Amino acid sequence: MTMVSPLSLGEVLELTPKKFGDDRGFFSETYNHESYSIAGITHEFVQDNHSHSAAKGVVRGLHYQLTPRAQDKLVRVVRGAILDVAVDIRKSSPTFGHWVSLVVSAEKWNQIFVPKGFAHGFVTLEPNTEVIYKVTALYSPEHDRSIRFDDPAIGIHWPDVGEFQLSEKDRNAPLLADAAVFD
Ligand SMILES: Cc1cn([C@H]2C[C@H](O)[C@@H](COP(=O)(O)OP(=O)(O)O[C@H]3O[C@@H](C)C(=O)[C@@H](O)[C@H]3O)O2)c(=O)[nH]c1=O
Repeated sequence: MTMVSPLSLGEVLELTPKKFGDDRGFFSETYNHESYSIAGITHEFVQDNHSHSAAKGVVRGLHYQLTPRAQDKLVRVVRGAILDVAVDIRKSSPTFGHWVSLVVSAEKWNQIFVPKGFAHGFVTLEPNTEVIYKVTALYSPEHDRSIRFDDPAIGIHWPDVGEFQLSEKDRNAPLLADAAVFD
């Protein structure tokens, strides 16, 4: 059975699937529609993504897609480790602009569920980190948005990983105050 615990922003969840080790290696159900539904994740996932980041200190984010292509995300790491971050960007939320972070790693074999209405990003804590995640809406470049990972108004405590490496798009992302967000 997958263990589930809400993080300090309660809609964001940590899940830890059971791992069955034996002489050959291990087996693990990393998603099961029935047990995840019982845990509160009843969402229908329609796309699986896989990213590789060669270096420690690669930042991807903060990303989200706008309605009607907003995505819930179920994120895990199969090699290496990340500090994963979710920021509440729902204007009407009492926790608008608040963030939560969690180390997600191949070693911990944990997952983070980031619902719609949150911007998502991570920094790699090890070289050659591979992140796999399921999403509930298809990629749509027209709805795809980015917010500055180091927006002082959000104030995320990024770890000391040396120099951050970002895409051009993420370097030029707007601040939260200038971004289109959720109602
Ligand atoms: C996200 C995405 C990108 N792409 C393409 C567009 C582009 O040419 C290339 C790289 O895209 P990006 O630079 O946006 O990739 P990346 O910076 O890894 O974007 C991802 O970051 C994490 C934090 C998330 O939460 C994801 O939802 C996604 O936004 O891949 C797709 O074809 N499908 C997709 O679903």
